[in-house]
Amino acid sequence: VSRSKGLRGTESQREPRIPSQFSQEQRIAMKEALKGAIQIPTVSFSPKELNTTALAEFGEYIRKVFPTVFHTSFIRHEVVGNYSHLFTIKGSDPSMQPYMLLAHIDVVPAPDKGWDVPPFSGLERDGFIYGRGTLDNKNSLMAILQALELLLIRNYIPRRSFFIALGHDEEISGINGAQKISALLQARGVQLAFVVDEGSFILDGFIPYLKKPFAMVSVSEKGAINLMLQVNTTTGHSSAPPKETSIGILAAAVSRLEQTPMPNMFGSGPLMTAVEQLANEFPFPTNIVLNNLWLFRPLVSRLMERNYITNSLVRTTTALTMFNAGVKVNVIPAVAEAIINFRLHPAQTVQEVLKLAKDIVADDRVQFHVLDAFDPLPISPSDDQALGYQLLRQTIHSVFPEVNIVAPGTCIGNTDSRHYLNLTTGIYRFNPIYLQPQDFSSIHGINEKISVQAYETQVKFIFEFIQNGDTDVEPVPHLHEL
Ligand SMILES: CCCCCCCCCCCCCCCCCC(=O)N[C@@H](Cc1ccccc1)C(=O)O
Ligand SMILES: [Zn+2]
Ligand SMILES: [Zn+2]
Repeated sequence: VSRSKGLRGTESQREPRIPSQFSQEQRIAMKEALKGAIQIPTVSFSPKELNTTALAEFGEYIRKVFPTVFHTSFIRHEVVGNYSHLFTIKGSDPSMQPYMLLAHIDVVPAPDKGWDVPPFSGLERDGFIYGRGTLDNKNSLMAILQALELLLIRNYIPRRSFFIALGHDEEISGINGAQKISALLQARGVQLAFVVDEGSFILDGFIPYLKKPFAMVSVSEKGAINLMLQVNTTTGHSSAPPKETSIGILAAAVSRLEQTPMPNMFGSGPLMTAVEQLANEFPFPTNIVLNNLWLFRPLVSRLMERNYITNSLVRTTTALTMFNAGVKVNVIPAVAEAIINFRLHPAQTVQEVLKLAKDIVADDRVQFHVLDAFDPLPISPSDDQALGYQLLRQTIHSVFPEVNIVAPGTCIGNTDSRHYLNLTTGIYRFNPIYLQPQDFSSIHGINEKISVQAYETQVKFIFEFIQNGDTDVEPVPHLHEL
């Protein structure tokens, strides 16, 4: 097992550590606080349709549940963009560069259909709290504030300053929440040592033959393009149709895109580092194959394509998400439109993917309109000197001693953290929670839930992480434990 102990603390200068043990009463209060948060339907339906009543109520709720956070002299609280929240926790040592913890308040819609319990009930069943937001992302939000509240009531004073930013519109791009908070901090001249956001987990059962879970800390995230394809033809009576209609031309174009995957880019980026680190965790002969990628790269790259999640890691994905045409059963429609959502592999750019898409469509009658697009995020450092990565690693090993591997990865979705590029080069996406493939399907799906024990562990993780952030750090050599 390779375990880099990238950080070393200077014990003499530290305050005594506060143990992450919570009373029975505190444990009940923390789970009830999460249930209350789930019950507030802070749904982002679309960029123009947010539940602003619920967002305002949520602001009142956190004031009520975390009174010490709101009444501590060294914590400044500000509301940004009407519903987002920024907390500045001033540490005692101004020479230490601050960091930032992120989470978001809003959730995606959740129609009741298919759920075992109503999605905004926050009901507890068989040790699980159910509801929209229990994994994405009220768990993080509540755990951050809960851990801070518990530290404060035990008279904790941080040495290193940090920020907590809670965006209210992550699910619809973050431009009124995270983006405004980022601009505000930039105007104040703030530079951050690192940022920690949602976007990855301790993954369990995602890779065939890999029996043990491993922690994936995402050091990059895929880019995205929302592309509208439009075909305009002449309209007319359906009794004498032309050979090709706008619908037919567009359908053929989107079908070509779906049937022609973007190139497999396996062989570059954080995924290679992860595969190298995981190789010895596989049984024979997979371990041999993964340890000899110089020879078996084509084989591994093909195997990665077989599963839709690992496939999303090796290439730019193409998802046909909207299709619209026609107004009446007997009218040839003049216009047909489709939306394609591409998620860009870190080794490709928006321009490259658009060029590939044009070549695949290869039909001048199909117009391309880019609705929005951004390149993949830069890769944050994960070496022994990378403070944010090493603090996460250290805390993962102490809170989850059974997890041997902490590996860098790429987040396949997008997060609010992309708005903080101007403040730091260290952006890490990690939720200290075990995730299995069925849990992954519940995010934005049905029966999203978190076990009470997993939530308590998340609070404990942040409680430990904040204290670890106070350590004086100096790089230490990479150690190999055999
Ligand atoms: C070595 C092999 C590892 C196997 C990897 C398995 C990966 C499974 C991890 C799943 C984690 C996915 C978490 C994604 C969080 C993304 C948050 C989100 O849903 N964002 C939305 C909204 C959005 C935000 C900002 C801009 C655009 C959209 C999204 O659509 O991405
Ligand atoms: Zn989220
Ligand atoms: Zn989400």
